[in-house]
Amino acid sequence: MPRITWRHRDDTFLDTRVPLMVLTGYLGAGKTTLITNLVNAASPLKSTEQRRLAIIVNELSELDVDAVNIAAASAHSGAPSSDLQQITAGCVCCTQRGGFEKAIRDVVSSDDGPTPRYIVVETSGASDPAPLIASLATSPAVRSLVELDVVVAMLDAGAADDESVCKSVSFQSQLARADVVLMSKCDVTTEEQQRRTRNLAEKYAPQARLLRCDHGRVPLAALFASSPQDNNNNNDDDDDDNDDGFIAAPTLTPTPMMALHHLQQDRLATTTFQSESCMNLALFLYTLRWLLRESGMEVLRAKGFVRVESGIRLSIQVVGARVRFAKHEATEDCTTRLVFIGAALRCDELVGKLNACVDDGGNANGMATAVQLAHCRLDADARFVVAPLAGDGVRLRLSGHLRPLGNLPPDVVAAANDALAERVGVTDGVYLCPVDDGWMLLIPNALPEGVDACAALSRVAADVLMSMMDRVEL
Ligand SMILES: Nc1nc2c(ncn2[C@@H]2O[C@H](COP(=O)(O)OP(=O)(O)OP(=O)(O)O)[C@@H](O)[C@H]2O)c(=O)[nH]1
Repeated sequence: MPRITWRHRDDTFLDTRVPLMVLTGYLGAGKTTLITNLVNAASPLKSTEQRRLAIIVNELSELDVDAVNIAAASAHSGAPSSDLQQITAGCVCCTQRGGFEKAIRDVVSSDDGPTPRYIVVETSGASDPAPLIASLATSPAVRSLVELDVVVAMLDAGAADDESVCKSVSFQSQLARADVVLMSKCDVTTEEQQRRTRNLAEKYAPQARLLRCDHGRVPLAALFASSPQDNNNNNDDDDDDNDDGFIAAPTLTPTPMMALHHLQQDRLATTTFQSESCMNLALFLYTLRWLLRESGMEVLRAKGFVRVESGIRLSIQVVGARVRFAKHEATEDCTTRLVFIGAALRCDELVGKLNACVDDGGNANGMATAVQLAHCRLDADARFVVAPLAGDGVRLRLSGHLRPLGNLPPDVVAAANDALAERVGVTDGVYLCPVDDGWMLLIPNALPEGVDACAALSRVAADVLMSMMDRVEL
């Protein structure tokens, strides 16, 4: 590769520049997951007077979901808040270069503590990192403060299966510039998928070391060209050292690819959704399924948080067709914040559908209204099979994509029934029962006045879905 240049190491010269890792990798490959692990790995040494690790996160959209997750890890590790800089609403390689220089200055010369010993820059998944890498050498302001240590590219082990990802200019450039490629998600891919993705890495990143990375866990020594413990870059064991006391550093020669705007090349767009209100989880799941399977929009990545009930916030990660929910520990900010990145996005339509998922908290008085609402809000979207039960109120069966939840373990059923009984204020009768192709929720007729049966259904459905989160497949 023509990207290696040589820099003489003079041991008598104390280089005060901070070593910096460019962490690249396609949308959803696992960059933020790696960083949260790095932050935690760095935390035991936080007690020394030296700050160790600073993170600069670049996000394409104006909502920085990654920063929220990393900030949570930083707070956990006791890192000062200035250790985390966010550059949102643009990509550092195109529209946000000024933002990058400022972030570097802020991180290196923060009043909040000593200079960090190492900086990690997470580029947005849609970025071509080449211009950023170039600016590390060509921008005098940046060059005087930091020194590129290593370029790490995360690679989803299932990437080879996704034609649009493989064709992406950014994806190819990310690999082409990597010193280390970390293959993530080996736990959820077959050996055959991994073999094909390894071939891809060998094709686009023949220069790089390929390592497996399990949920962001990787031997740190394999990752850093210079150790964050050693600010002098005295890494004598580095494989790239040659006999003359020279160390390898990436060449920063611009390539023709840099001149092109990669986002346009990849036809990527981004849109966001924010709401202070709770979302109806069932409706949200339905909308998500529509978005991923039926809408014709090519969503490559979605991430963020969904507030489903006061105090309950789910984090959601969508990478291609893979959807993952997790309970997000309550933070002060409990809003729904979602970012969607993809091609052929019809943003207004998507936002309209998401707005329709906002739980209006309507309170039904009496079963007639409850049944009516149940029909309107649940049956209409075909997720529930609604059957009126003489004397028993309404019977609902989950259908379609929620059917896999039919096999509910007995403890989930029991907990859901307890929760429903508590919510509707009635303690006898069976409220939730699994059936062969779904499950039913029964609302008894004799509800105390003012109980919103629909809200109760929705809440219990949320409880059940949360218990079964790892099994939700859209
Ligand atoms: N099963 C599995 N999931 C992983 C692994 N690494 C990351 N993930 C999950 O993949 C999803 C995306 O991970 P992120 O770390 O947010 O990916 P990212 O590269 O920062 O994504 P962008 O910011 O969109 O570019 C999350 O749900 C992670 O928990 C892994 O090794 N195995």
